[in-house]
Amino acid sequence: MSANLKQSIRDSKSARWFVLATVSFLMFTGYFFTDIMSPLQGALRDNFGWSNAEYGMFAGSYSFLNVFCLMLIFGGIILDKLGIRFTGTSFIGVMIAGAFFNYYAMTDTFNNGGLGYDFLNSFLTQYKPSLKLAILGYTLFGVGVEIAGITVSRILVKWFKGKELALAMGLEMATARGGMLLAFSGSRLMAGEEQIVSRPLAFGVLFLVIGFLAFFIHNMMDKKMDAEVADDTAAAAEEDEFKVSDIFLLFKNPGFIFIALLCVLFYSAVFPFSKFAPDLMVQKYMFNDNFAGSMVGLLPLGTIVLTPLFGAFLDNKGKGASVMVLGAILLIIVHSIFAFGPDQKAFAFIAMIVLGFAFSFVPAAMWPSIPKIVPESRLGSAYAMIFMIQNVGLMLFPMILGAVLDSSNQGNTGNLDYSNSMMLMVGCGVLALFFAFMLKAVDKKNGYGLDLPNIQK
Ligand SMILES: C[C@H](N)C(=O)N[C@@H](CCCCN)C(=O)O
Repeated sequence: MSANLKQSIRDSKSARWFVLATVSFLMFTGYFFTDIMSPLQGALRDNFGWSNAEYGMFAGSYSFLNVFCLMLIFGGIILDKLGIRFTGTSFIGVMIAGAFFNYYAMTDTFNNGGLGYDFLNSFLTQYKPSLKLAILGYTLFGVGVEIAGITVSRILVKWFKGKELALAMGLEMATARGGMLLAFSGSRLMAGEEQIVSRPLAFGVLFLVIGFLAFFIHNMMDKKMDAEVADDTAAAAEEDEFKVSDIFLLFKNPGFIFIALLCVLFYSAVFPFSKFAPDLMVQKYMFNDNFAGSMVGLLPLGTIVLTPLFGAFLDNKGKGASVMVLGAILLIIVHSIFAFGPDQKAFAFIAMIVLGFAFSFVPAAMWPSIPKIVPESRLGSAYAMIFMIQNVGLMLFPMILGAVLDSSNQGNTGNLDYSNSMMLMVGCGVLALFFAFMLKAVDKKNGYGLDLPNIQK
């Protein structure tokens, strides 16, 4: 009997929205921790002696294990084989353990010779022990939060398929962006006058633990639903199962190739950029250190409202492929302003707001487009693969941005010049635009219907 016919807890609106609230809160805490260090780049330079290249290496370490150890592929397989509750619980555990190491790396206890300091000081001595332990922590955190994100997408499909799926995804992304906003605007305040980096990280770990508790509540609801619709979920799980052979089929699909390339380029010009953006605001636009993070907070702020709105628009009116082209054009304009524009504060305001539009348009159009390009039986593999490709950019670009920043400011004792680093971001935008056009062309040829409404009347 189909899930649509059989009455289950998922047919209760309040139960569905309650589940959405629990997993969205979890992602809120995950995104909060992801960006907690971003407004503290200056404090890391001043108090811990990290160079910009080292900061970039730390930011890129989020994706080290995801890329080199294919963790997202394994995560996809574990999710299929062992289920939502096991995968979510285990990888949230990994996320919290990683976050704790990251926190401990920045404490006085560790840096004054605490547990593990001497060991980490005994090899690769050109790098500080704080950097090495923070990298270890952040890379574990990156595995946990990415697999938690894939698990949450699967949870939303399980509860909302055939119902308000795009809206639910939009609201989940919007809530997660709330975590980013809190990190950008609150991190320096939490660090206090003395800029104690470990303080906001301690808040971050605490939030993650509360997020974990929210996930336990979800687990109880999930268990109830599984008990009610055991037959249906077994069938659905088989349908969605991750198969390694599917990966080869995905790479024969031009639509998938272009959307994956667009995804890695678009997100590389947003997330790695946001790691450096607070410092850019200080160095180029002379914003006060505390306000610089709030400036970057404009980026998630706009998306909180706009992502679900665009989601609803695309559900009803379509134009997903065109919106992705528009998003890439906005990316080029914004990063050109940062690279070549005047250093007046008004330009920074306008550019951040416009970037917020692009950051709302593209995710709202991109994620619900994937089921139009890839058959449902290969969706699990497609999401894991696209996250994996995206992580290559999330790993490389912070490292490149930091290295370019250091190399283009050698001997510069004044404010850092970000022009070359921002030109790289313009390059990402140009390539993203090219692939957005290629996607539009294959859409026309293969009839994916990317410009058609998601809701078919
Ligand atoms: C960083 C993460 N891999 C990512 O891509 N996050 C997306 C949301 C994807 C999930 C959609 N249900 C984002 O835009 O934050």
